Amino acid sequence: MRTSRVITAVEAHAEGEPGRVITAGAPVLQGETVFAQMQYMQTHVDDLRKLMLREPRGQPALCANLIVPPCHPDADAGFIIMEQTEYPPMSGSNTICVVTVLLETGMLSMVEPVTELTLEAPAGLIRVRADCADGKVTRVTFKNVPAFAMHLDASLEVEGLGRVAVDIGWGGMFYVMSDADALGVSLEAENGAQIVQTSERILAAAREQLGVTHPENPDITGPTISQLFGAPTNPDTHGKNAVTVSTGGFDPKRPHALPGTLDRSPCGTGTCARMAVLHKRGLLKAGQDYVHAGPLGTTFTGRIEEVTDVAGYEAIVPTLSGQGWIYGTSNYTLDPTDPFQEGYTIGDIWA
Ligand SMILES: O=C(O)[C@H]1NCC[C@@H]1O
Repeated sequence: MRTSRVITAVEAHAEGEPGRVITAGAPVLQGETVFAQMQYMQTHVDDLRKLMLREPRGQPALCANLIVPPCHPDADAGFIIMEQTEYPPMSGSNTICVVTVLLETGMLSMVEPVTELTLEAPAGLIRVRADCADGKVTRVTFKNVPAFAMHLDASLEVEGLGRVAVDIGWGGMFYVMSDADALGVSLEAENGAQIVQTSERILAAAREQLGVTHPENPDITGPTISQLFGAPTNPDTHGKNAVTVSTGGFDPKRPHALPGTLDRSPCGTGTCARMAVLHKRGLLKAGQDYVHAGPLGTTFTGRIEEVTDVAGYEAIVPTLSGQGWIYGTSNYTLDPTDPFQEGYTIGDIWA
């Protein structure tokens, strides 16, 4: 077997959302912070993201994470998140996958019944509490970066939909959020194609008409991801959502192509952004649990720990919890004569 690279990964999912965790085979990254290293990856060595997420090693609904040594002295490990069209500064499902892999493989020591650790995500330091029993991580709870709303009830002109009211908020990624009922879109998973097409049209319009920049980091712009929200369908939950992760974005020339995939989980950063909006509207208070269901019916539980301020925006400091499961280990190779050195996408299931 000939190979120019060997990449070792542990395959995991968090409440259904796959987040491959790359543990070896990474390029040498430059940068004094994990955020700077993420930017270096994006501009200099984006081939690893493409190789892992595209075919034949990946699939449209896959996310990946690269474990890196932390730059911050308080952190136990760093990680860089890779999705189909971006390097998000933070991600809930991916954080849960990373913590589960670090502890269940022994890369970091597990202490039962509770392991406390700190991760350096590109967005900053993330304090984590992992409940552990018999060598298994049974729940991951992390304190996210502060979340806040930047626009409430803004009006967008959306191709094929007309005027749509949206909220734009930050929860570690910038979300454009709209009410599924008002759009006449059912959030049932079997309606996934319509959810994805509607969401990506709204995202394209929001990027054009309501672009935002993080008030404390001008290198973070958005929105980059869309969320439709709705009333709970299960009495044990407080809300339901469907988040669409772009795989290429809405293309007016191919209006029926699937431009993204549903987040299989209830979306951690999306839940935090939604909680920030609910708090701003006076509908969610500090200390209240917010149980959010995703398209598979699985849940993440968010909670507002405190209220703060981010450059003049009223913000919440949320915790989020959920569970992750490992489902395999992989060694990926790359034959130097393989014509697809960065993998490939093709227009049947990819935008
Ligand atoms: O849980 C989250 O925050 C996310 N899941 C995939 C897309 C987002 O990064």
